[in-house]
This record gives sequence, structure tokens and C-alpha cells, in this order.
Amino acid sequence: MHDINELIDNVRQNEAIALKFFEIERCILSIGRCDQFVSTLTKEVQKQFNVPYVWVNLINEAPLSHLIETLEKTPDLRDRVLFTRRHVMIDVIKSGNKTVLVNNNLASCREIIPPVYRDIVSSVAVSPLTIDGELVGLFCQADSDSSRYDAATKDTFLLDQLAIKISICLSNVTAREKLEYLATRDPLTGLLNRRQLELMLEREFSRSKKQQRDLTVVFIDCDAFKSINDTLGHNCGDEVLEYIAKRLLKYVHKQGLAFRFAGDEFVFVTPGKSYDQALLIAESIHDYLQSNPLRYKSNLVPITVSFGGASVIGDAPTNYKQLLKLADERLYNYKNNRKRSVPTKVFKFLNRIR
Ligand SMILES: Nc1nc2c(ncn2[C@@H]2O[C@H](COP(=O)(O)OP(=O)(O)OP(=O)(O)O)[C@@H](O)[C@H]2O)c(=O)[nH]1
Repeated sequence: MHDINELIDNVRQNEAIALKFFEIERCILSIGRCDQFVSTLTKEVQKQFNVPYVWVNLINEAPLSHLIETLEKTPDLRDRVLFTRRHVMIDVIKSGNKTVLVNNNLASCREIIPPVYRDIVSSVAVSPLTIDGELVGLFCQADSDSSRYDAATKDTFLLDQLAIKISICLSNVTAREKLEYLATRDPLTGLLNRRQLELMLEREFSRSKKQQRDLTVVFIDCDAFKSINDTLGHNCGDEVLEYIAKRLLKYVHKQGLAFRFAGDEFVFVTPGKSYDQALLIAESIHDYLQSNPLRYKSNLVPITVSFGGASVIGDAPTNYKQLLKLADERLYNYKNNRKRSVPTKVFKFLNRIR
């Protein structure tokens, strides 16, 4: 009799857990963005199972590295997502694909615990997350009670089931994000592509006019880029483009958006900045590149850029296409004036190594 009651109790408990799993899955299944996915998942597990600390470790290499920028910028996720190297994850879960419970020697998994929880948690359940059989992350639940995730007394079957469900949903959401990333970014530099520039300008142009708030567009073009390609090879040309893109992102990051327009032409847009303010940014990029040549194999390749801008308030164009056209014309005037005056450092360098 006692056994039957126990059995019935077990069935009821399993049913309750299955319902909670269903509820979690229902909440995360149709989410299309990774930031919302991590936020909803961690909050829902906290709520359904009354777990005080829940977070996700994601691998900081392919196939998820493109998510780092967005997820790290989301304030709500500061303690809910960590980017971690694969070997650090393997050190914790070893080569198995099962949940690991740790409640003594937490130092062994310190790196996978968000810094704010490190001195609070006393037991952790670490479940591997996989996409197509490859380890891509860890789903972690923790408590200040050291007996909650005790390897000696607790079973991990249900935690493994939960991790399998999360892995399937993660695979869906990352596939959707990857598609969106590929459709909006330039594959070489990772900058937003020309289509995104036009969409953004179409939107921001009318807002800027309505609010009489300036909006400046600046073109940046690498000098003698074809000669760099021809002399040092296409790979070197690619590295030059990546180097410029990185610097562009660094200088424009908090003040606007950077785009690859075409070939060796880049554009940045600074909402709220005047023409003069935006040109100061362009000058900083120019000056940095001029004094920091790119190291390519045994060469130090000098890089110079030309630039030209236009602004909504200052130049009063009637639409965003005119704004772009004006900025492009100023870039070419700038470039042609420089070409006529002095041969650039780049040409001298290339002539020397030819
Ligand atoms: N390596 C590399 N080259 C590219 C890429 N896209 C376009 N190009 C090359 O970029 C070159 C652009 O040449 P131009 O527009 O004449 O530029 P430039 O030599 O800098 O000339 P100026 O702008 O007048 O100084 C072309 O030779 C293209 O083949 C790319 O993704 N990678």
C-alpha cells in the first residue's frame, strides 16, 4: 500500500514538472531574438522552479560569436548571460553531455559564474547546451543552499530533459538571428550594409527635418586601395578594410552607426551631430590610420583615407538621397584635391616594394 502511494506521489510530481517544462517551452519557443530568449528563459525557470540564480553561458566563438555585441549591450542581461571559452566549459562538464552538480570546490567552476553571484552561491547545476550535437553553451541554476544541487543525493534526469528542450529552442532562435545578421551585415567587416544605411536614412531624415535636429552623413574612402590590392594581394586588401572598419566602429560607436557602403567606401551617420562635429570624428579616424600603419606579414602598410560629409540642417537637402549624393561629391572633391597636390605616403610605400 505504501509503495502504491509513493508511486502515485511520484507520478503526480512528474506531471507537475512536465507542466512546468511545457510552460517554459511555450514561453520561449516562438521568440525570434536571442536577448529576449535568454531573458524570458532565465526568468521563467526562476519562477517555475523557484531557483534564485539562473544564467546562460554562451560560447564566445563561432557559431554564436555574432551575438556578443547585442547581448553584452542589453542591461537586463548583465547577470544572466556570460560569454565563455569552450575549454572553460569543458573543464566543468568534462567530455560528457550530462548535467553536472557542484556543491563543493566551487572554485573549479568560478569562471562560469557571473561575478555578482560568485560569493553567494553554494551549489550549482550546470547543463550543457548543444546545437547539432556541438557544445555551444551551459545552462546554469544555482542556490545559496549547498544541499540543493548535491551530486551525492540528487538525480539529474529532469535537468537533462530541460537542457534538451532549451537546446532545441536555442537552435531555432540562433538560426533566425543568423539569417537576420546575414541579411543586414557586410560579411567581411561585420558592419551594417548599404541597404540598412538607406533604411535608416529614410527613417531618420524625416525625423530630423520635423524636429529640426541635425543629422550628418560622412563618406570615408581608402586612398589607393586598388594599388594595395594589386601590389600586396587581395588578402591584404581585405585586412585593410577590416582594419578601417574596426577603427570606424570604435570612433562612431556611441555617437552613431557605421556602414560599409561598397568596396573601399564606408559611411557613418551621426544623428544629432552637426557637420563640424561629425567631421571631427572623421579627422580622428584619418589621423589614427595615418599614424598607425597596418602590420601585414613583414610590411607596415600605410593607410590614408579621404572623407566628405553633408548634413540635414546645414545643407538643407530635400531627401536622403540628395544628402548622400552631396556627401559623396564632397568626398571626391577632397580626394581629387589631395591627389593633385602630393603623392600619398601609400603610393611611395607601394612603389618602394614593387
Ligand atoms: N580586397 C578587396 N578588394 C575589394 C573588395 N571590394 C572591392 N574591392 C576592390 O576595391 C578596388 C576599388 O578601387 P577604386 O575604387 O579605384 O579605389 P582606389 O584604388 O582607392 O582609388 P581612389 O579611391 O581614387 O584612391 C577595386 O579594385 C575592387 O576590386 C573587397 O571586399 N576586398
